[in-house]
Amino acid sequence: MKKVLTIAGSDSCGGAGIQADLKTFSAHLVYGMSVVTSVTAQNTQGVFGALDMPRDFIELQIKVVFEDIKVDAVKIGMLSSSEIIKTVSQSLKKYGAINVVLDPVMISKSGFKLLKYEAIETLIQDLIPVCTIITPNIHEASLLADMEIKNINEMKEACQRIHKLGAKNVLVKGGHLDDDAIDVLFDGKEFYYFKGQRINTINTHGTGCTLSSAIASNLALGYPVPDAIKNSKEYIQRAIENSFSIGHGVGPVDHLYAFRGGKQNEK
Ligand SMILES: Nc1ncnc2c1ncn2[C@@H]1O[C@H](COP(=O)(O)OP(=O)(O)OP(=O)(O)O)[C@@H](O)[C@H]1O
Ligand SMILES: Cc1ncc(CO)c(N)n1
Repeated sequence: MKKVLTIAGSDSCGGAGIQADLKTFSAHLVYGMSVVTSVTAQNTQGVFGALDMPRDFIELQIKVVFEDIKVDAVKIGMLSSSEIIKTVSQSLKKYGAINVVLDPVMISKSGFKLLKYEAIETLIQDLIPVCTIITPNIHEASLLADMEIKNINEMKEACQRIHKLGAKNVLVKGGHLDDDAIDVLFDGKEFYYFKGQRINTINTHGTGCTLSSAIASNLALGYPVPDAIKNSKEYIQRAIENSFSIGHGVGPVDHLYAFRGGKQNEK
């Protein structure tokens, strides 16, 4: 069985972060492992606090996993500070991690800062070069590329700029634009377009975490980058189609029915 590691924050309500990642791995029939970087107190209405793990303990978690187990892919999510980013990038280099998917999580849907702004430069310098693919949303891409993004042409321009920063593959996600949910991939040579059908729901908690974990799963399973994204885009589409309400705010996407294409009967 392929083994996939997430290095990310915990979401207490289970819709995003480590919890979404592990659910996505299971749905893809790969074995999920986790290194916790931060514990958030979070529900469908927002993020109410975050407590970072000490950096030497993050380092220890990564070390014991890599020293014992062959890791087929890594998904990186919330890393809140420059120190944590450096710890993770040094460890990934040390253990020769392959198929590394970086979701450069910066702000939660509810507006809570999950990354300190001054750490963006460290993310660019230290982490981007270690990764196979980076998957920014529109807001994250505009900070990394230092430009406004309002349409597909500007998404393409941002892909090129982020590629110049040293990212091998760049997927700018269009979930936050108004029209069809199109994501654009640039691999340094060609652009690829992944079109989704926009679903009119508020229950989109964890879409970014889910997509990046699906990409990591597909890379572990041996799919080349464009195919891994195509499969993952189909997965997130079904996961949003089957998303549901669990509390008073933004509900999670579905992982139980999405992979096999079924429908959820009881919400
Ligand atoms: N309403 C929607 N309908 C269909 N697809 C969507 C919708 N919202 C987002 N997506 C898709 O979900 C994936 C994740 O994109 P999104 O832009 O929401 O990520 P994100 O902002 O990083 O997520 P998060 O807020 O969880 O960090 C992309 O493939 C995007 O196109
Ligand atoms: C822990 C965590 N990681 C990522 C996200 C995505 O925004 C979130 N809400 N919480």
